[in-house]
Amino acid sequence: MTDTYRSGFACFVGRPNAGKSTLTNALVGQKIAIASSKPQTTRHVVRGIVTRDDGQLILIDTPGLHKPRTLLGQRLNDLVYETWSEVDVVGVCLPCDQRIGPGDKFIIGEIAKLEQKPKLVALATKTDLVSKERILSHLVDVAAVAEELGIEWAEVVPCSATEGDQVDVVRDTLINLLPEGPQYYPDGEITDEPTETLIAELIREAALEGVREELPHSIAVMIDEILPRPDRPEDKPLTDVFATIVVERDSQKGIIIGHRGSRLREIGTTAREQINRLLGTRVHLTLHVKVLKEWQRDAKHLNRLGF
Ligand SMILES: Nc1nc2c(ncn2[C@@H]2O[C@H](COP(=O)(O)OP(=O)(O)OP(=O)(O)O)[C@@H](O)[C@H]2O)c(=O)[nH]1
Repeated sequence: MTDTYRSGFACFVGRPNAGKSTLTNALVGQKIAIASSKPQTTRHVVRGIVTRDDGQLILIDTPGLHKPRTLLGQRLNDLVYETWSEVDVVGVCLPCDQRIGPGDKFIIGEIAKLEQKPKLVALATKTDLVSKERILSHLVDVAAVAEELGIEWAEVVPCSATEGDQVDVVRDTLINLLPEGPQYYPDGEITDEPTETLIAELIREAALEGVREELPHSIAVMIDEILPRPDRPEDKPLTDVFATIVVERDSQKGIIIGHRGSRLREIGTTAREQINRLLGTRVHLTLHVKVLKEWQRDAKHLNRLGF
């Protein structure tokens, strides 16, 4: 044990579905970032905070890079580059069950080009899905990529976030790479995202479930109101949440609502359970669906939706 206190910021990068959100959750020990089986659902900058006696790690969840076809795409990409230059460490998630491809190399190359470069850690994620031999050959590929791109991995850690395997090593590794610094956040702080944003993300996650072909980026959620229901017994509080699911087209509205409202009811049930857990009280959730044509291209709409 040394008395050095280390603190700073880290974020994870990697292709869609690489396991970034799941690893963030595993490190923090509580669901904060939104994990989903659909690619590219993480859009908001959500911070998870790990506080220990020897340091504090602040995890920032960034959206993935993609072709900037809309104003939203552009803003998201700017945010990504900005985040990369601001953090101390970037964990590059390279899932063991997939070969390292041009997409991975592109991301690593972009970080390597930054003037203000973070330290790079390679995280060979999802080790539980493959054999020991495959993990080894994957680690060889990971080392080869560094050579090819002229970068250096500060560390390489194989891990499985779902099995909790080596998650403690990832945590130690990241904290050890942070500079000496103060404890930025008080003990017990898990995220500084406002509750509203977390609730909106939970609803959005539920709305995306089962929508296979549609682009996830066509859905946004606005929280209209969160109100404690008056006249409730103290031991049985109830919170009313009113939210609007925003889509771009009438056809998408139909998909969200479903046959006689069946899908919207399902979304409501799933989201409500999650919000119950987040708020720790029973929740009554009222959802509306609204078409805002071309919201992704319109600066006024983007600002209102918090981008
Ligand atoms: N078997 C296994 N599955 C995992 C592991 N980590 C994540 N997954 C699964 O992989 C899928 C994607 O995980 P996410 O954490 O949402 O991935 P992400 O990189 O944040 O994805 P985007 O938000 O799309 O960029 C989910 O279905 C996870 O349950 C792991 O260690 N083992």
